[in-house]
Amino acid sequence: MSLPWGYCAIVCILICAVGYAFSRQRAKAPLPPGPARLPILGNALNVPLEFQWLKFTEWAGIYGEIFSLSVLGHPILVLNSANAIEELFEKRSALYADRPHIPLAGEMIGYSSIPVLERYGRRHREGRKLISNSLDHRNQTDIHRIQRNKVALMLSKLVNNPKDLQLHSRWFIAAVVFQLTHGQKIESVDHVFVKLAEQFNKDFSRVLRPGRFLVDNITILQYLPSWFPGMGFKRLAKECREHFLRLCHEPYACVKDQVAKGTALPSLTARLIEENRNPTPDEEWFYKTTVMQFYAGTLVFTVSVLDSFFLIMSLNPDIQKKAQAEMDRVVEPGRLPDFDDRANLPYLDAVLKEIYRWNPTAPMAVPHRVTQDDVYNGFHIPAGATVIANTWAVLHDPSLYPDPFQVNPDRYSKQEGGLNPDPRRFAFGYGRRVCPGKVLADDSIFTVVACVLATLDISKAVGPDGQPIEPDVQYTGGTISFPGPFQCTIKPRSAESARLIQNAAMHVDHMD
Ligand code: HEM
Repeated sequence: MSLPWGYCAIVCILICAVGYAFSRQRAKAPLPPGPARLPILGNALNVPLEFQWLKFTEWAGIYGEIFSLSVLGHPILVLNSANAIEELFEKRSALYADRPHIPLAGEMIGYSSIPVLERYGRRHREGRKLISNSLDHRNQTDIHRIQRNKVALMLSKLVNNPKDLQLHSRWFIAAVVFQLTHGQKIESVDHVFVKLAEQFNKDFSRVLRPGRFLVDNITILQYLPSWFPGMGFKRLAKECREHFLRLCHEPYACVKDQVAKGTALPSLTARLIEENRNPTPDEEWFYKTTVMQFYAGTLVFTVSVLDSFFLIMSLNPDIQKKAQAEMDRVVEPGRLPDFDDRANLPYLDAVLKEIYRWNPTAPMAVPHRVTQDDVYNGFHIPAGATVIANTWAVLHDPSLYPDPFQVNPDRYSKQEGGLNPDPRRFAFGYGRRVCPGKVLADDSIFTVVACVLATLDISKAVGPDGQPIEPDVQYTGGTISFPGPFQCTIKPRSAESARLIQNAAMHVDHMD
């Protein structure tokens, strides 16, 4: 059926009128308010290099849920409420799926070819798909088997050498991930791949500090010769690039060699190599840069959550006892808890939620970039602006989480009226950039937390005078926040628990 011309003309005029009104609104809409700016420098000098989320939360108290900054002419918007984040990053996700251009980390070092910093587009979507497919339900049985085996070994390490607790958390995550991605058995954190991954993580946190490097705002500086004064960042970029390339090439080359010899264990990399025997250089680079994302920048996230768990348990013996009592009701003696038990452990799940919330490991997620002009609550959001979600502010918003600085798993039994939403909704990022490793990370954390609580007691370390030592709760203030070194006492809950741990470690599947 054809529509009458008059009708079409009216519809066109209406669409144009609405479009015109909307563009007028954009043109008229002011930028969100924000702290006073200096000429040229803007807010470059008032944004701290550490714990930026605390300053942002303070500014949110003055300027509201969305405020704007300018650093050397580049607009930055900070979202400080669950509503603003959901409205922009989730409901308008197509507009906010890009990443900002970061000349030092992205181009000079090359991190823009890994999914987390890659610009939004086909290659990025394919990288996410590769990661998500390798972690989906079809592979869950294998992933759970690896996690089960590694946690059994971790428990035994904790009993034999409790002082090296933070080392054991690092070992556990590295062992799960390298087994999955490269079929490599990681015996200790001194393994060359773990060292390369940890070096990458250090470099990553060092170079990804908004405002830290002038070249990120004055891109032309990258073309000046290295001998020019103030070019120290070029040396840093060269060093970081070398580390990055080694991390991309060496684990892949090792598996390629094993596949050729027929000795490779099942892994994501082995599968990619076997399924594409003659890859182009671009395809190989895509495999390397995508697979390395499992450990590059992400090991430290998961380790940080595990460290927070031990710290929180040593500080809150009542919470620990309550979680152990639930565990004892659900898991019969003589076995470790398993993934199937999870649905019957609501208090333990509430403990996990508090661990994610109390000191989130990614307090400002990773910055997004808006690709078109937009309007939110009457404010103009200019195309190209960097948009930061202040996750820390949301997870400490007293209107969502009453008494937010208190660790209180019971808060999740009161979820009516939008109170106490699951912190995992925020801790793993947003929209089209939400963390694709969420289930792998969450399952790894669940299995450690459940098995530790079932078999071990965690308490404050005891000083030479026999008195408990108050742990120093000091989180780091960079892009990724994790607890500084702390001591605690870890002991088997009973002789039977000690036997269970010993048994479990002896019966680990040696394929893994
Ligand atoms: C507790 C552990 C983890 C936490 C808290 C975490 C959190 C995050 C956050 C906040 C982002 C940024 C999301 C955004 O931009 O809005 C992210 C991105 C990402 N995470 Fe995780 N992550 C964890 C573990 C992992 C693991 C184990 C993997 C392994 C596959 C992984 C893979 C990624 C990737 C590939 C991205 C980039 C996504 C993109 O830009 O499209 N993460 N993660």
